[in-house]
Amino acid sequence: MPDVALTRSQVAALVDHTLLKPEATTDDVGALIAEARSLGVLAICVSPSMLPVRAAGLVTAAVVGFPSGKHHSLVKGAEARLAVDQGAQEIDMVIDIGAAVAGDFNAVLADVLTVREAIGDGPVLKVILETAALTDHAIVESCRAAERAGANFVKTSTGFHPAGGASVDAVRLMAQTVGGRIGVKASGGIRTAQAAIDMIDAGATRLGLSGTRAVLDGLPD
Ligand SMILES: O=C[C@H](O)COP(=O)(O)O
Repeated sequence: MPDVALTRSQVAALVDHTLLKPEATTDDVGALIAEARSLGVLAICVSPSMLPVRAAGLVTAAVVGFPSGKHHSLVKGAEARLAVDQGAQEIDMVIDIGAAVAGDFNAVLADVLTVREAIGDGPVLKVILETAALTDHAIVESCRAAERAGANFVKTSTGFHPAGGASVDAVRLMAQTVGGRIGVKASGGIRTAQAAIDMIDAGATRLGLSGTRAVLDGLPD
C-alpha cells in the first residue's frame, strides 16, 4: 500500500481509543469517552466490567479473555455474550496463544467459533493473535483459522504481552493472508503518528491506541 499523506481526521476514523489498564475506574472510562468524542475517533475499547457505558455516537468495543487468552472458550463466549447484552457492538477476543504456538490451529478455530456462536453474526468480532509471541507460520495459520471461524478482524496484540506489541512486518503478513476479506487491527505500542502511518501503509484498517491524542497531534489537519 503506497505511503499516503493521511490527515488527522482520516486516521482518527480508524481508531479504537482504548483503556484496558486493570486500575481503570468508571471515572477514567467517562474521561475516555469525552476524549474520544473530542478527538473524533471511531470507537472506544474497554474492559467488560466497565460496561454498560453512555457513549452515544461512538462504537463500543470490549475485550474478552483478556489479556492472557487462557480462559476456557465457553467462558470467553459467556463474557462476550454479556458484553454484547450490555451494549458492546464489537468484541476483541484473545486466542489461546499456546494453541497457536503448539500449531493446534483447529483449537484456535474452535475457540473463535465458540465466541462467534455466542454473540451471533451481528457484532464485530476481532481476534487478538499476540503476534509478537508467534512465528510467521503461526500468524498466517491463526489468521486463516480466525477467518474460517467468522472473525471480522484479526488484531496484532493485547499491548500487555512481554514479547511486545504491533509490528509493521506482522501487520503486512496478516494483511497479505486475509487479502482484504476481513480487517486488520494494529494495536500495542503504537505511540507516534509515523508509527500509525507505517501500520496503515502495511495494511492496517483499524488502530487500537491508548495514546491516541499524541498520535493524532502528529498528523496534518
Ligand atoms: O488495543 C489494545 C491495546 O491495549 C492498545 O495498546 P497500547 O496501550 O500500547 O496503545
